Amino acid sequence: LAPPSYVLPPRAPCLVPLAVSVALLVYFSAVRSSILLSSVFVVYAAFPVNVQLFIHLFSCPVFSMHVLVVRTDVVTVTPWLAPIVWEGTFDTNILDAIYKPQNITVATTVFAMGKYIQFLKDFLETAEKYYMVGYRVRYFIFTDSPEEVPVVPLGADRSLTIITAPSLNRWQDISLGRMLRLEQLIESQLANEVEYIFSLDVDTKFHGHWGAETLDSLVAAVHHSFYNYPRDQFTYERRPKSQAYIPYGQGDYYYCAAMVGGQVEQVYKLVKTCRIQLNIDKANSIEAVWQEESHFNHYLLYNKPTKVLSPEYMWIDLYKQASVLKVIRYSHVLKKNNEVRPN
Ligand SMILES: CC(=O)N[C@H]1[C@@H](OP(=O)(O)OP(=O)(O)OC[C@H]2O[C@@H](n3ccc(=O)[nH]c3=O)[C@H](O)[C@@H]2O)O[C@H](CO)[C@H](O)[C@@H]1O
Ligand SMILES: [Mn+2]
Repeated sequence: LAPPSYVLPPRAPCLVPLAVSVALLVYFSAVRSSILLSSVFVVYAAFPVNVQLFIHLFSCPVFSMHVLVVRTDVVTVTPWLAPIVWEGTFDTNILDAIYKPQNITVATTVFAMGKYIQFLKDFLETAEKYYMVGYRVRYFIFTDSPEEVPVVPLGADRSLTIITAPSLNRWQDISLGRMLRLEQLIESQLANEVEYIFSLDVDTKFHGHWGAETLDSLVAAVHHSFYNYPRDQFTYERRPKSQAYIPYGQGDYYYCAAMVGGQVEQVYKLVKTCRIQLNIDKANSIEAVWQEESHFNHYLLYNKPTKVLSPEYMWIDLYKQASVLKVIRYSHVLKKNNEVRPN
């Protein structure tokens, strides 16, 4: 694979020589009234200008083929220099050439408690089509009804393990309880067996490529409802009594806890910290406004993600496709909360 050759974006044609030529042309023909001089100058001046324009106009497409500066409509890097992943900012062939030889395993945990088991079939079927295709994936399904786990044919090098766990009476406890379960799973078996881990919501489907461009030390996805809002409108926890407290005026992005991902040691640190903070809140009789998502956002404010996924990776079917999204890769399905949640 040929590496990119240029690190600068295409330059706009420079109009200064053209402007100087026109000014001299006007000077010789109008002010000096010398047709001969002005004619000679036109021939002389036209040459470098044309050459210059020729170079600029014809080199632009050539430059564009080599650099990936094709997104000027979105921000593609955080203020701490982590990439923000959008369509058009990466080359799958180059990334696969880097990651495939590393022979990595990506653990993928999904919770399907109570009635949420109904979402699992679509989740798995679409994941098999789009998610980390060509990589070794180990799904871990936490459920209270193992007999209802659908049989979905898996690709080569992909496996599925069912972990039976009791459901809880409140959806909030199920959702936040994922932090403890993840911590225990990493401690008991994943720490030395996998390189990367993603924990994903089950009420979702994949619609497009989700591959090696999402791999990094600590990865978080921008929430579909807040990617175009100023930070003071984020639904961070605003009560100082909670461990998840983020004061107004602070914060980077509002990240969605429907995806927690990265290298296994980093994810372990994150889930363990969030679990401890959730327990402190519980002891203090306070529950953060968006449970583990509030604690997740608090953690990421002080432990910056090394890669941020754009809302292409965290959409919701409720919204029509925004123009900045060239592709929707993963999206929440519409659900009637009162019909699927236990409370
Ligand atoms: C899109 C989005 O913003 N998602 C977040 C949001 O609401 P959501 O409406 O997406 O939360 P949710 O109801 O999908 O619950 C999160 C996840 O917990 C699991 N589950 C939940 C209930 C249940 O009865 N059975 C079950 O298995 C399941 O894997 C589900 O996907 O707020 C939650 C806060 O707690 C989480 O941060 C979600 O990630
Ligand atoms: Mn969800």
